[in-house]
Amino acid sequence: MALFHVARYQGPEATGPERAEAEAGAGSRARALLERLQSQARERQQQRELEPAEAAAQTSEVPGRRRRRPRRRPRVSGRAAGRPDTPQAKRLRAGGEDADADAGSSEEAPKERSASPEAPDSRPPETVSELPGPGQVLGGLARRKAAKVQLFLPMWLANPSCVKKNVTKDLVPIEDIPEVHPDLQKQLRARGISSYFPVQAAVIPALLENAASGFLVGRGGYQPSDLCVSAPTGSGKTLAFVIPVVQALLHRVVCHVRALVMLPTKELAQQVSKVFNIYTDATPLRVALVTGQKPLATEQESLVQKTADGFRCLADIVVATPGRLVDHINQTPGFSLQQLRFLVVDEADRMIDSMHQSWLPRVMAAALPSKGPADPCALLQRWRPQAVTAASACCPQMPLQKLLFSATLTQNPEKLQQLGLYQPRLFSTRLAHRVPKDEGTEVDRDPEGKYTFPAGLTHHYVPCSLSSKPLAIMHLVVGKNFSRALCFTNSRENSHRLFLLLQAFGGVSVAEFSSRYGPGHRRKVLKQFEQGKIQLLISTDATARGIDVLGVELVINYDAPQYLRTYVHRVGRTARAGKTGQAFTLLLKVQERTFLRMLAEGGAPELAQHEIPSKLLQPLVPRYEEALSQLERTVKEEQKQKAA
Ligand SMILES: Nc1ncnc2c1ncn2[C@@H]1O[C@H](COP(=O)(O)OP(=O)(O)OP(=O)(O)O)[C@@H](O)[C@H]1O
Repeated sequence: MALFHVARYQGPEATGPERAEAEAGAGSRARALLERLQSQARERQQQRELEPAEAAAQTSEVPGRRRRRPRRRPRVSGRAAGRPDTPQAKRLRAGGEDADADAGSSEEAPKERSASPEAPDSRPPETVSELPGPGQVLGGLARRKAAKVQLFLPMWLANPSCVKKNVTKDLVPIEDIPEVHPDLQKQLRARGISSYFPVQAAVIPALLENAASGFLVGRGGYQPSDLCVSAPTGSGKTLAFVIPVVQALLHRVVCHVRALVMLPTKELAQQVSKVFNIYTDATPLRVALVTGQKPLATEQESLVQKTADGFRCLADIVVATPGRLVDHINQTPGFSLQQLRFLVVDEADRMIDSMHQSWLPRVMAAALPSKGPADPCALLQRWRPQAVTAASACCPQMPLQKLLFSATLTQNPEKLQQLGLYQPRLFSTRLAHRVPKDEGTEVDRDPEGKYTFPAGLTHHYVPCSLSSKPLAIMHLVVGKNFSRALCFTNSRENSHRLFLLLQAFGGVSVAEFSSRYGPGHRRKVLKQFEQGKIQLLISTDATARGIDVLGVELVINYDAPQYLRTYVHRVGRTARAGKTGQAFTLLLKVQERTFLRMLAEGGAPELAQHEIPSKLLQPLVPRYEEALSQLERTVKEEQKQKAA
């Protein structure tokens, strides 16, 4: 008998009377199943008894067929034993193989049973798996493919607005989106931008439409939808939110914090605030950077000013990292988010991971009034998103719209739910297309895998052993003629040692970027890398996300990344904005299979194998050994200094 009965989830959970009914039904179904099994066992017994006669009939009819050995045990036919004939037994006697075929088509007597006369008596009835029922029975011998659990996504995730992904072909000229303010168009042209990238062409008009009536309610008086944007690395997501946010706030009269942009790292926040500064330069709008790079008091001075009758806000747009923002919410007198119109969450998947810092509830609490009685004198009341009613629509409101951006935006509704999105809308370069399923229904399938990669990026992997890894990287670094390369390791210790080794090896200007160093030093290193003074930057994943350095031609994963998302962001530091680039990953033999499968499932183009023959590595060995002993000396020295 089968040991377990697995009831698979079939749809929304039954509750209340439905559930009671289902439970009552389950009892009667179990009884019916038992009766059916018993009757099948009886029938099989009878069939076995009939088989010798049937076999004899068949061997005499079919020439050339091997005679079956007669059964040792003499059997008495059902009729002779005084038992009534079953319909199956009658058919078997009458028609031999035809009878089997018929039996196969019958739910009560499937093929497997009649085709295995030698089965021992204790064999479980395979027919169980054929029985209709809500579940699947384990323990039957018949091998059948387990039904694949289908992923059911909310409609907004399953049906995204499609964004084209080719940033070299699918460009939209600036003049084709006349909604963008002429001053901003002028700024774009001044920066050498004559066309919008596809993600910008899709998102900018959508956001401007929401903000058409200033920063009050959206079109038609409704609260605008929150937006999620998933587009490859280097596809221009930053301008996709900078332009509409600046334009929406252009005609503000009083300065209040109306846009808050959240980023996971200081460097990234600094980069985004620079872009805001460019496009707000010729406007009265002010941008404040709140990351902890400067003392709290200095940042406070850039946010609020004490006046005779209270506080004056000094920033319209705040670009922040979570920890420091919470510090200001708690400690900066007069810092208010009550007029917040846009909450931009860049690198949204990473920011969701940092939700344990509870920055979002703090922001929402600061932005929306608490439950107490509303201030009757306030010009604009704001409520948490709710159903639209005549009462809720009669007062003008300033909506708080959330905008999420990432190259690896999660599709996990549970994770996204933490953000409390309001009627969200997804813009994505990944097409969910519909393919027919067996039963004639349709299901959503992503033909390309989880993520999209920049078109100009070529992926390679270098098979190597643990001992040949340093030589392999030296060969890549010395042998390739590049102006800027980024090399990633999985820890800051690895970064440091590799940096010391390559520095001792020589031949390339190298630097290190990790949390080993303070923000000031890191900023300096990044600047030198941008300026081309550093050729090779050895880094932890601190630079893997969002960092936009022009002219990075090569990304090397000295340590293979553990997660697909990490790979996407690391290699995305090259081949940005339609340029080309190369990514090399050094792989140990044991890592190859898992890593390549992970990438294939993630939608990466096939990785080209880049074998480095040992004869090319051999000449590097003497220099490498020298560098190794130099590294040892430096490490000892550092340990001594640390201990002192
Ligand atoms: N329309 C455009 N025309 C030309 N260059 C552009 C355009 N839009 C953006 N860029 C440039 O493309 C580069 C990448 O843009 P951006 O940093 O916004 O990419 P991203 O999509 O945010 O990437 P990531 O996911 O890695 O953060 C930047 O150097 C930016 O100046």
